[in-house]
Amino acid sequence: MTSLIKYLNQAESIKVDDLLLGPIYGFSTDQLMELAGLAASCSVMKSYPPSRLANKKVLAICGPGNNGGDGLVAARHLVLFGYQVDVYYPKRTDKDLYKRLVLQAEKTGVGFIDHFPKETIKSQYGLVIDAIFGYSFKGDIRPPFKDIIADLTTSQVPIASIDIPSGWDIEKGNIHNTFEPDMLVSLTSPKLCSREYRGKHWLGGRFMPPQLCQEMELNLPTFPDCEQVVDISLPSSPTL
Ligand SMILES: NC(=O)C1=CN([C@@H]2O[C@H](COP(=O)(O)OP(=O)(O)OC[C@H]3O[C@@H](n4cnc5c(N)ncnc54)[C@H](O)[C@@H]3O)[C@@H](O)[C@H]2O)[C@@H](O)CC1
Ligand SMILES: [K+]
Repeated sequence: MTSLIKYLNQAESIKVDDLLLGPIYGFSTDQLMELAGLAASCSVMKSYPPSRLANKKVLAICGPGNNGGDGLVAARHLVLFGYQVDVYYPKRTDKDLYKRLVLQAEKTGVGFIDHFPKETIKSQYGLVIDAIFGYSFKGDIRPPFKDIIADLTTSQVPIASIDIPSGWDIEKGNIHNTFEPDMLVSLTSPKLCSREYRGKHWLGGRFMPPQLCQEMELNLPTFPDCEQVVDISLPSSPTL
């Protein structure tokens, strides 16, 4: 019953993760990020199996925070699923977690590129994974991501966004008139900006403790058998 799912505002999104990471539920960031990235890669596999990409590669664009970390994890799993994957990660942090994610990705066969492939994006890549910003995004888009998001908006390459479409206000949606992704994988619970989202919409995060779901009144749908993602697209959404 997807109509009952709660769409979270920014403060609620932060609260869910704070609770998961706190003493009551005891998860670590590494764990949550691994599960988030795995769910993202599973949703890509369902909507864009390798055979659909006609020998083109996947480009994951990773931002400076945890959404970018999800992208690094997803890139690694996608290589293991049979894709060729490049990562563009222009604003790296010094934190050990991220350095390990980059190392793990490199050792798994993910390629890292050092410039945005503006001229060749359409000929080289069959899908872009948008792991630029998640629920902590606020205000106007700052460089270098302002130009990157503008270029993606005109690129005509299919885009799969992780958690929120980057550039969108978490609550108000696409207020800067940037790209609308073809696919979105929301994590733990969808955010308010995706309430009327018309593309293919997956929900990932099959690890939520029932007590937390109850406390936050999330009304999450049931995940089929052992799947990492469940389809929460609106009835009128395209089949991807
Ligand atoms: N709920 C879950 O299952 C999990 C969620 N995670 C991910 O973590 C995300 C949240 O991560 P974070 O809180 O690190 O934040 P984000 O990844 O949303 O982004 C924060 C970064 O973006 C920058 N930023 C914010 N607004 C900007 C603007 N207007 N222009 C340019 N840069 C801007 C900040 O300076 C900061 O470096 C979620 O959306 C989700 O993708 C996971 O990694 C962990 C598990
Ligand atoms: K994103």
